[in-house]
Amino acid sequence: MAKRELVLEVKKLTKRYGSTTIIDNLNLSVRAGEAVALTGRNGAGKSTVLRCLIGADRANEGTIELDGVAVSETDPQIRRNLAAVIDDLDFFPDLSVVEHLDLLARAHGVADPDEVVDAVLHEVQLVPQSGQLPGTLSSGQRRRLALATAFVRPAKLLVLDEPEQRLDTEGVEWLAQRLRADRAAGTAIVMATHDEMLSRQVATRTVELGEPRG
Ligand SMILES: Nc1ncnc2c1ncn2[C@@H]1O[C@H](COP(=O)(O)OP(=O)(O)OP(=O)(O)O)[C@@H](O)[C@H]1O
Repeated sequence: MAKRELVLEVKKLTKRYGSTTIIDNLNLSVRAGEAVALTGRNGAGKSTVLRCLIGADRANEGTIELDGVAVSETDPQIRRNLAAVIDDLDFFPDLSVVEHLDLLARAHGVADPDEVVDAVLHEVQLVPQSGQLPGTLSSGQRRRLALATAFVRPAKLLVLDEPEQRLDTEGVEWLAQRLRADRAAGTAIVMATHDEMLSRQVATRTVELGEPRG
């Protein structure tokens, strides 16, 4: 069988803070339909890698390409292909739950935004909260909204930082199912996680990051 399309290619990624080397020469290739779980202790550098992958942080050395294009936060092609959930603080305070999702679906050219938004709202179980502002959501509901922003639009690569955070047990089970379905549909996934069940159920590969040196 032909190999699936290469979505993400990281070559010799090195990241230092001062004299401490957090990431040393990391190589990572992720094809369509593959999911990589980044694991390792607190401070091992998982979020640092993810921030570099989405262009929010700059590596000291190495290259990162998404679909053959160097990653940059401002490149429209990169933003079209990449959906990321790094934290759940990035909401407009005066837009409701449904307005956030609607805006994103339309901005990304989803053909039937009303239908897609409705389906995602049901999936993340935020239908009763759809008219609420982000500031009035519980912390788990805010996490669900953050995840919904990534699921309401198409993406070749999903980058998730500890997506299981603050979800209840049933929420983590739903998340595993959803990510498996996205993977089966050809999405490439890179996620940092401390949840063994989630990596076991979703990841096709695990990359354990080691101790920072310096
Ligand atoms: N802006 C910064 N300046 C200096 N050091 C930093 C900076 N950002 C991160 N670090 C350090 O880099 C290391 C890696 O941090 P990172 O957040 O990537 O770890 P992590 O593996 O995601 O950890 P956790 O499991 O706790 O989320 C830590 O020691 C952290 O203190």
